[in-house]
Amino acid sequence: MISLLKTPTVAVKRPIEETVSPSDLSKSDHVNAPPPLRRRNSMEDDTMAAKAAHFEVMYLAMAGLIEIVLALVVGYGLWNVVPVLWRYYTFCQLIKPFKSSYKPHWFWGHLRYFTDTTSLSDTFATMMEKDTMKMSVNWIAFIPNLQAIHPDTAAIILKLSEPKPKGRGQPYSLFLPFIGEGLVVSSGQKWERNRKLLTPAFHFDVLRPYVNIYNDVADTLLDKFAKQMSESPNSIEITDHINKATLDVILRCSLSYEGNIQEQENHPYIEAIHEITRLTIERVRIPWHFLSWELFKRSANGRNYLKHVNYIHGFADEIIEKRRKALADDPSILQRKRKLDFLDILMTAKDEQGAGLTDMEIRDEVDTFMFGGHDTTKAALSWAIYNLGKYPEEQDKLFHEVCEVTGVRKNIEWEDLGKLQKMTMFLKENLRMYPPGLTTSRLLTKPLDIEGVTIPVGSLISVNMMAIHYRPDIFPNPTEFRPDRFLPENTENRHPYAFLPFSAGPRNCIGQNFSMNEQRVFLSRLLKRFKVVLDEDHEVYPIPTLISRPKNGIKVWFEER
Ligand code: HEM
Repeated sequence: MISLLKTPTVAVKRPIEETVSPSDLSKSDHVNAPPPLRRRNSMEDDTMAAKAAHFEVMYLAMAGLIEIVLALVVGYGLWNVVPVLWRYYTFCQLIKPFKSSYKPHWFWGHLRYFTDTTSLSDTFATMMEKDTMKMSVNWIAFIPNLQAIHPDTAAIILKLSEPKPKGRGQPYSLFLPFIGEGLVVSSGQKWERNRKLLTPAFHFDVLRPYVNIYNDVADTLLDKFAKQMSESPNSIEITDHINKATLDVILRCSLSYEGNIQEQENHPYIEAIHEITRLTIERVRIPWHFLSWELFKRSANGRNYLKHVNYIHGFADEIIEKRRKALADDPSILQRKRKLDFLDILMTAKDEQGAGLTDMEIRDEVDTFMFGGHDTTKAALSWAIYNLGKYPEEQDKLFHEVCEVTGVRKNIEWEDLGKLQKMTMFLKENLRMYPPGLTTSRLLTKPLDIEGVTIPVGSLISVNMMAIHYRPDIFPNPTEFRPDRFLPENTENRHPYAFLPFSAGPRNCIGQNFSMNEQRVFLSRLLKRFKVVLDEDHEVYPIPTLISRPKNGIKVWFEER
């Protein structure tokens, strides 16, 4: 290496027409003692000159080519980037009237207020004391997120039939690899047709027998709590237990799958759902993974994510295939069933043209119910148990109501649900303070006039449900837990778009009755058996992830009544 570097130094010292013989190069001391030289003839000179001229032309041609390519690249870049920057600039000018009074950080924007070290409720309560307007801009670093923070503007947006934003770097793109074009993500005619086909799956005739499933699942859950309390004097972290229970419910109701998942420590389905949720959050944290599915799926996290998604898809595919075969062998099988599950309804649903859902569409919908239905209900139930412990006087009221409605009967029945009015108010107030879904967004395909400003086509516009729930002009003293807010006399004059845990308008939650029934049964069964005592030493507050969830989980003691 050293001799190679030294060689040119020697060559420079030689006259230009001198050359080195190959045998000289092999000598080890050629650096210090230059080899004997030979004179070139005139033919060799001509060849050298021709080569030099040729190289010069080549060099000039290459340089010219590189300049042209560079000019094209820069031109193409400017052609694409300048309009984007211009649109960004004009959009920022346009939305100036909606400036939030909550000052954004120069780099992080409003993200700095949404960390896991501060309570989401406190942040919203402080923010909504200042932000009294109907629209506001929430800066996600340099990206302005225009959002409705008042029922009037929320109603305008939620009544639109605009699509969910699911392009590159847009929020709903995160769910595509898992739930595909299921109901939450799909738009236009596909969404319209499938919403119509799926609505009968949530008719009360279908929901009624599910009450037995909720009771069965509650039995297992409460026995687990009782066992754990008898084994240790420590308080119990409940969110993992509730998670398994809500997944058990949705697997039984949608696929009639009875895999005793609550009793297993590491059921692969539970692990897969847990990992998919965790890795989706990880994906959001790395901007280039969020922006590019291609990059994410090649990363270690992406490969892990795909492994779990493939498991969940395979799980549903297998059940769908078996069910298709059973139906083909005996089409009368459904008439003899006491209870239809979601899969039965999805497989037999037909539109006006007599066309049904494809196997892929059925799988997307089953996975959508699974994903949209269990984590949200888990969060709602976990906060409800927390609030039972935090407000013992409310707990007493609910206990007496459940006893009045059900007497000595252990199980909750369909007919009881409508009579549990205090329970319903309690659950609503719980969802107001801790709504699992914080926002929903739409992509404008037509300009939208809102609060005197015309928002252009292609803009993303959101409704911040939690911000609306913390408006003191609609819910006075919003950080106080007061189920009485939902007494009929207190709601009759309230704006219909003021309470939005399930969103509203055509894209509202199709599973809201399913979930409310499940919550009523679980809470009633829990209250009839146990008194809930909150572990006050365990710090708990809501933080934002895909849905809002309790930081550090929730810890309580269950005392047998
Ligand atoms: C406490 C429980 C629940 C909450 C708070 C909740 C909340 C929501 C919200 C806010 C939306 C609108 C989403 C958006 O616009 O992006 C929604 C949509 C949806 N939810 Fe729920 N949900 C719950 C339970 C369930 C359950 C149990 C199911 C199914 C069994 C379900 C299925 C769906 C579906 C399919 C959609 C999409 C509807 C459409 O766009 O047509 N949800 N939910």
